[in-house]
Amino acid sequence: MTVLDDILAGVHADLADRQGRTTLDELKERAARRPDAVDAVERLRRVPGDEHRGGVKVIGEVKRSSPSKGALAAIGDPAGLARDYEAGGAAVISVLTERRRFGGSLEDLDAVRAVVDVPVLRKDFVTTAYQVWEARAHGADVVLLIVAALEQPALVSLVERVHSLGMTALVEVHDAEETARALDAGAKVVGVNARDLKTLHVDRGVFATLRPLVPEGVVVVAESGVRGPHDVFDYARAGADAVLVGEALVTGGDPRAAVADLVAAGSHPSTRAGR
Ligand SMILES: O=P(O)(O)OC[C@@H](O)[C@@H](O)c1c[nH]c2ccccc12
Repeated sequence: MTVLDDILAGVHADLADRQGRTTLDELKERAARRPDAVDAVERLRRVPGDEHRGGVKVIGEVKRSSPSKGALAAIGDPAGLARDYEAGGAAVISVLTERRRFGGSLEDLDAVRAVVDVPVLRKDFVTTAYQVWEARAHGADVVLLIVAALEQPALVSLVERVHSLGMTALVEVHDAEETARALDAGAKVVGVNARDLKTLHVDRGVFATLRPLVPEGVVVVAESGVRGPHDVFDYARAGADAVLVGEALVTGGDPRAAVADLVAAGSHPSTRAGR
């Protein structure tokens, strides 16, 4: 059994509990009362040469724990952290909602949604339409879909579901085959995870290998393992539109300044040749 299988088993047990408490119809009613989702694709796209949109975008993640490192940060005030990310220049805020391994919750998503204007990403192990509706009901604009966790027909139908609700799917891949599957499924935003979810091993070089497989027009996010500005700089030069950063931001001292430093690194003129 891989780490991913183990995580999915826990996610499905928790999901069954929530499905026992809240019906799909109730979620749909809550979703209908939400303001429309914001189009995150254009917020994440890097437009080289454009004074305002030329830099690599930063997605700041609210992350309490991880399967690889255990507890990372207490995060007593997820909304305050998200506000700091936004003030530092984050284009999107990611909120982990997986409980058992990442210490997250839909309450965290609610708290963040209530205080930020930028698009919010629900980061979880989404394998059912119910979870997509949950994301929308809690105000998410973006939903993570992990190719390694899904058979192709399920991936295709979940991408469609996310898009039909006005949200954006961030479709996560770790190898060439998964990248082809993400594109076949209609992904407009592909996330290259440096961490292999089956082993938790991090390899930042995966991004440069997979980047050329993604056609122009599709936004590419580099996920995981960003330790600081130099990694953003490297990903920028390798052609990333955006980076997704959790651990380095929750364990550093000043999240607002930390995000601002990453944004600055990703806007450096020498990174413009990347695309
Ligand atoms: O904390 P890091 O190394 O900056 O990584 C953030 C993010 O990429 C990571 O949390 C992540 C990427 N894909 C995931 C899928 C599920 C849960 C978590 C993740």
